[in-house]
Amino acid sequence: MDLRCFYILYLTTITVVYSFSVVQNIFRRPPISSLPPSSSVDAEDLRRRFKATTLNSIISNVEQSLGPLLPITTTFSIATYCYVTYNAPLWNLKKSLELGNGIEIRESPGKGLGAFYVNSNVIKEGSIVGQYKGDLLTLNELSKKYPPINGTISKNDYLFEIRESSLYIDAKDADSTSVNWTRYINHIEGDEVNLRVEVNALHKIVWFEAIRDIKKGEELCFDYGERYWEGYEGMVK
Ligand SMILES: C[S@@+](CC[C@H](N)C(=O)[O-])C[C@H]1O[C@@H](n2cnc3c(N)ncnc32)[C@H](O)[C@@H]1O
Repeated sequence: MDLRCFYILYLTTITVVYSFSVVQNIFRRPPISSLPPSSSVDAEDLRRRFKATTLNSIISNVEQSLGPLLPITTTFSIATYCYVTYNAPLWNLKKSLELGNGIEIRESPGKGLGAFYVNSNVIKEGSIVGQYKGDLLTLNELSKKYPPINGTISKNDYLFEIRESSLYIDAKDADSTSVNWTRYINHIEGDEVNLRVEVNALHKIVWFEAIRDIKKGEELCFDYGERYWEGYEGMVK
């Protein structure tokens, strides 16, 4: 076997072993279902879990079984590791953001329907309470769905704009399977705000995090921002 063949074989083996170890590490983590029974998932806890496996420990595991790694393999491993560690929380986050137990949809005076937290265990600050779900549309698709009047697309109450990627999450169709309870989260300003919205334009997901502890009976609210209300003049905010 010439040196090139040996090197390719070496690289392939390392890649397979390394990928296996990374995949194993992802699946070895406690399943989301083992988290506390509430509508929320502790974001800090998730982050801690994914930091638990360090690149060094993976590399030294591989080196122990196969000998010292070549620099190029190490660089490749670092790149893969960075990719996996960047994405793993998001893959798992997506899994964890499901319809919240403990959320009740009922009348909120002056605002229509609202989402209220009714469980007795407190939603801790930093917890993820839900994902904003709906049909993901481009501006083109949106204008087909809602034909513009005088050149302007008429807004609907359940449209979330992901500005960074010019996409829209439309949660208007209540009977659509892609829609969930978060469409009932109302707007508020000041001290009563208990959620903040997080947007990941790359992964095209939007979710809500508690900015303080939220107790039983509280309505879940966030500040929609000025842009949402453009065209809604006269509306009580
Ligand atoms: C995403 S929906 C929230 C759920 C809505 N209340 C419902 O009954 O379906 C957004 C709409 O709710 C209403 N809304 C939300 N926050 C409000 C507020 N602070 N004051 C008045 N209306 C509000 C507005 O009609 C707004 O366009």
